[in-house]
Amino acid sequence: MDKNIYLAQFYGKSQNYTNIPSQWYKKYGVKRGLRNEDHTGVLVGLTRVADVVGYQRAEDGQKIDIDGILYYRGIDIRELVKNDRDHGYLYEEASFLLLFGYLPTKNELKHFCTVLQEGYDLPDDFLEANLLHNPGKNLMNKLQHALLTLYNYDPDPDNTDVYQTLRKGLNIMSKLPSIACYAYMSKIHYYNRQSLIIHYPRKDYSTAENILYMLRPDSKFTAKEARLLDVMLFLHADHGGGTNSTFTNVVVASTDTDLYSTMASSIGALKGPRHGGANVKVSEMMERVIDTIGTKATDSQITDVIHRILNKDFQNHSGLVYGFGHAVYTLSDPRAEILRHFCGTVAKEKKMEDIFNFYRHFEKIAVQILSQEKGANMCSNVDYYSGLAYAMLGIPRDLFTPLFVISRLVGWLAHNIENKLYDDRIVRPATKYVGDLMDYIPMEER
Ligand SMILES: CC(=O)SCCNC(=O)CCNC(=O)[C@H](O)C(C)(C)COP(=O)(O)OP(=O)(O)OC[C@H]1O[C@@H](n2cnc3c(N)ncnc32)[C@H](O)[C@@H]1OP(=O)(O)O
Ligand SMILES: O=C([O-])CC(=O)C(=O)O
Repeated sequence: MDKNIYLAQFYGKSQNYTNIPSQWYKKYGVKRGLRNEDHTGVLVGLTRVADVVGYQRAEDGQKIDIDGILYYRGIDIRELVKNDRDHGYLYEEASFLLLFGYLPTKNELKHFCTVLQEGYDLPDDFLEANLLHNPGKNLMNKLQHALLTLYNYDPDPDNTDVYQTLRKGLNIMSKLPSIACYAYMSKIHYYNRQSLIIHYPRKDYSTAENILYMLRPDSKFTAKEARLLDVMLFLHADHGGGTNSTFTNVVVASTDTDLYSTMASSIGALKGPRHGGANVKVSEMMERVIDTIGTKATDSQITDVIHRILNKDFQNHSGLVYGFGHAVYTLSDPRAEILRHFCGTVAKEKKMEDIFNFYRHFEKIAVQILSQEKGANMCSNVDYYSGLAYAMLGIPRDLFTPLFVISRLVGWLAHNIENKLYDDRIVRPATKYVGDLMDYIPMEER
């Protein structure tokens, strides 16, 4: 008999012993998902790295929804993008700001970029031994694997001293773009039988320029393309201490484990489709929607397809309209606003206006329907337009979430360091035992 049948039987029977009725969570005052009754997050820390604002409190404590604002070290990200004078290192500048708490001078930024650029080279046999000989079918898992392997190349890998954490973290940030690009090349070479192309990163290039340089067979890109990718990396760099992958980082690091294990845990969290992995899901969902109703679809066709998604009758049956909703933002996610603007500008050049206009149309209707159906303001989030922006840059879907990792690594690092410096307690909340006490029954009497 198939052994799985036994397993299914044990599993079925277990429901009599393991069930926890949903009303008990309320009864015992459990904050599910670390959320308060009004869905806002439970306070679990203090930070000066970033602030994510989606609502205000009235004098009587009532939650008032507002347009979203994201601050990096107290500076509105819109100000940072607006004042970026096309120097091409916005992501590096924001990384400096997030890590050190102040805006770098020209000279400081130059030295900081030199530190990153000096770390671009991978250890001698790393590419051959770990990436080419060992292709991975999911690049997020491959990034975790590669990071855990970098541990072996560090002469003092378990040192979690704050300054060493900073140095190791910057070294990982330097190397991750080439690791991700090569992992992709290795994957398509092995699984898709495509030619293997390896371009070594250039030390005079920014993170964004190098990614385009390494990914494109002819290594060519325009300044406008590099700027768009630089902005993308900038927009994903941090999102406060409450976001799942950053909280994961802090939880894991609080055990004093090594930085490689900690970062690998955050990558695992970010991969999830309710979190960073949503950028892939949006792209798949929108492709399927466009295949089904076309870019010239009417309001009622879009409304119909959104209801099908909500009713789990379309695509992956999760019931989620990916790219919408957020734990903090209500009326708008400022990153989505910025990305919409950039996508609109680039769409014409890339002859993708039809698709961009469809995204706009779908977005307006999805926001209306979701807000009505769920009884709360819901907006498009950063993941809604990010895949479209990457597609405009010719970046493959496999790399959408890895690019999020490349960017967010600095946020994880900044919070990791902040927590080591000022909080430094093992994270250890409590759960209440709600099962019965049982007598042990000897085997022959069961
Ligand atoms: C970088 C990032 O991580 S951005 C987020 C990327 N994730 C996505 O785009 C996935 C789709 N969105 C979601 O799953 C959610 O909106 C999240 C995970 C982002 C936020 O979740 P929460 O804050 O827990 O949502 P919240 O509790 O306010 O949701 C209220 C209700 O709306 C539903 N809901 C929320 N978002 C969506 C959505 N996009 N589609 C359908 N239903 C949704 C929830 O399932 C919940 O339904 P219920 O009351 O029937 O259980
Ligand atoms: O804040 C969140 O919960 C998710 C998010 O947008 C991010 O991590 O960028």
